[in-house]
Amino acid sequence: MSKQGNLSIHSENIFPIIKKWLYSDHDIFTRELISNACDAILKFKKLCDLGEATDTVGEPFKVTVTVNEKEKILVFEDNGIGMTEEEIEKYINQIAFSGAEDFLEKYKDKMDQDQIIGHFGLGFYSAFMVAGTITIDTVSYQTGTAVKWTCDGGTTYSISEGSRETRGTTITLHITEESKEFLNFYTLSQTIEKYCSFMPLPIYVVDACREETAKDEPTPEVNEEDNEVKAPEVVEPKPINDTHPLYTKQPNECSVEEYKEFYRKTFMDFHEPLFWIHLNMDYPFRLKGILYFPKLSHELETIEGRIKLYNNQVFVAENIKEVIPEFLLLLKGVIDCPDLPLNVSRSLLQNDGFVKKIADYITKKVADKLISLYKKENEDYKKFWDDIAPFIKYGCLRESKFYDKMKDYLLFKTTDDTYVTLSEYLETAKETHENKVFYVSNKDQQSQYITLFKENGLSAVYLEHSIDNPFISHMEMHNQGVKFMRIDADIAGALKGEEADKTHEEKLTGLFRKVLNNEQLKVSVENLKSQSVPSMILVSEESRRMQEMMKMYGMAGMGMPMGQNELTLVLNQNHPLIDSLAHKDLDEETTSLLCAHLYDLALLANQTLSPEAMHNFLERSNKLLGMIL
Ligand SMILES: Nc1ncnc2c1ncn2[C@@H]1O[C@H](COP(=O)(O)OP(=O)(O)OP(=O)(O)O)[C@@H](O)[C@H]1O
Repeated sequence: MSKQGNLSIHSENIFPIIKKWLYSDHDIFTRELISNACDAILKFKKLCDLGEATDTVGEPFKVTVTVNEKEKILVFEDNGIGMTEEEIEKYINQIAFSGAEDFLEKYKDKMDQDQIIGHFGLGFYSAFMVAGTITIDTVSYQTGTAVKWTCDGGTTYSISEGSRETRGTTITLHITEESKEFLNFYTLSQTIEKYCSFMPLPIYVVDACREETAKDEPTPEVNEEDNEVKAPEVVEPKPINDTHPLYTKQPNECSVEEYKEFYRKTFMDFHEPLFWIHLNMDYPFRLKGILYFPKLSHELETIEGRIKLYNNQVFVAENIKEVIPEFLLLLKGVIDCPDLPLNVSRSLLQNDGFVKKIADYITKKVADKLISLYKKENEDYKKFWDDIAPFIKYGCLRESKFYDKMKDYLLFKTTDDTYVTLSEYLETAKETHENKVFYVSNKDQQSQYITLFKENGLSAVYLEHSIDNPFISHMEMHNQGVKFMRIDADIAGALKGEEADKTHEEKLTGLFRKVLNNEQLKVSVENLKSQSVPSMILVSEESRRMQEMMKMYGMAGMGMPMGQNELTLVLNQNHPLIDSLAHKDLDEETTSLLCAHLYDLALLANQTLSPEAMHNFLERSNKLLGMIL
């Protein structure tokens, strides 16, 4: 037996689902009603262009939202195409039947499909999330007579004669008690700004109660002296939105000031952005937008990016990870992509390969811009580097494609205050410390080592940000043979003179081990060029990194604590104190004082002393001072 039939839906069951669950955010009803109003106007304009309708009203096209807190109503008004009774029956009474789709189908060869926002035929019903009763009072361009539709949120409606006089539609929402927040003028304005700030037609938000109060105010008095009536200042109402946002223009039509102004207005950020990227493509998908690099603060945690996503000037959502690669979320910007595969609620995307392509495109564009800046405006690139470095490094860690493009344009700030690429650094280091990059992780703590480096014509690079730890490992992984060493981890060739004379190393090791009561102490005699440093501490790079990693993962204390064994005491055979220790037979007290003090001084230049060590150090220092006299 075979049979065919139509599935049917019981509106009393499906209606509550649409009202409650279709849209995640209740405030979305503003976007839905305003986009319907814009659609209605755009459709009418199209018909006028095609000669199928005439604008007999002649007033500027606009959408007005009026809030009346006293009467608990919101009114959405447009002077668009309007609806006939049949159209109400068709598009409003039939849930999920879109007049927008119908219109597009009819005029598919004559208009750009993206001009119309509606798609699914459900948006209007989102208004029942906040309203009990809704009325539509509408005059179609075709009939000129008003039709009124009323529904209290149940599954029945009534249609009667309306009272609207001119073409267009007035939709009145009687706001429920739970949603009364939308009756607040500021909340409403903010919501509309959020969703509609770039919609293509002017939108006005009016506070009916305030207008009324203004009307009731006494008429201005005559100023006796000059016999003049002071007219009240007339404030021209301004639309809440920008119908031609900057990103819709061609990049060569936009001035620097306009970019900055757009940034200020859109993100309410009064710090100047460093620079920006104007995205503009038509193929293989359409995408426009501007991405701004904000001036970053130094800790990654405090960077708060915002990328707003639009679909044909209608706000979709913020910081959508599928479209915008995660590392780019540190930027601020707007992206408008009419080809986004949106689902009904529009805040979610139907995740498919296409979305990934958009993300790849954006990543590529950002890298291209940075590279062009490096090549064409190298001085600026260097100037911005400190600010953009955390963002770029984060991008390199997260996206291998981004790293591949950027790898030759990553800069390192040196202790000579210059900015160099890795290959430039390695080139200069060839003679003295081939394939080793010395870095400073804390300028203050490692200042002694920096001085030593400078005295010997060497330079190290600053890698002080929290992102630098993983970044260093990443760089080592991708640059075979290159080793990053903290400035106190090893002695660079240029610090050393000729081969050290190790004949006294054993004696000196013995002396220090005995005085410090540490049989494991590692001592190395070196021939340092500098004569001002008798002793210094080197910290094993591997153990230190291991230690830091454990700390990061909250495992400190589980492994061996960073003991004295990870340290090597370097003694400079060129220094008279070390020379005396090696060659003379000093008495026990002098030897003990010297060894303990040289060790503490070396430690002090590297790290802070423990309270006990500090106490001993101070006591000994005072004793030594006393010996001068
Ligand atoms: N202000 C209006 N003026 C004229 N027609 C309207 C207006 N509001 C709604 N309509 C008609 O009602 C239809 C249904 O609207 P609804 O918002 O439910 O869906 P949609 O806009 O077509 O699609 P979507 O669910 O994607 O928003 C519209 O397509 C349009 O034909």
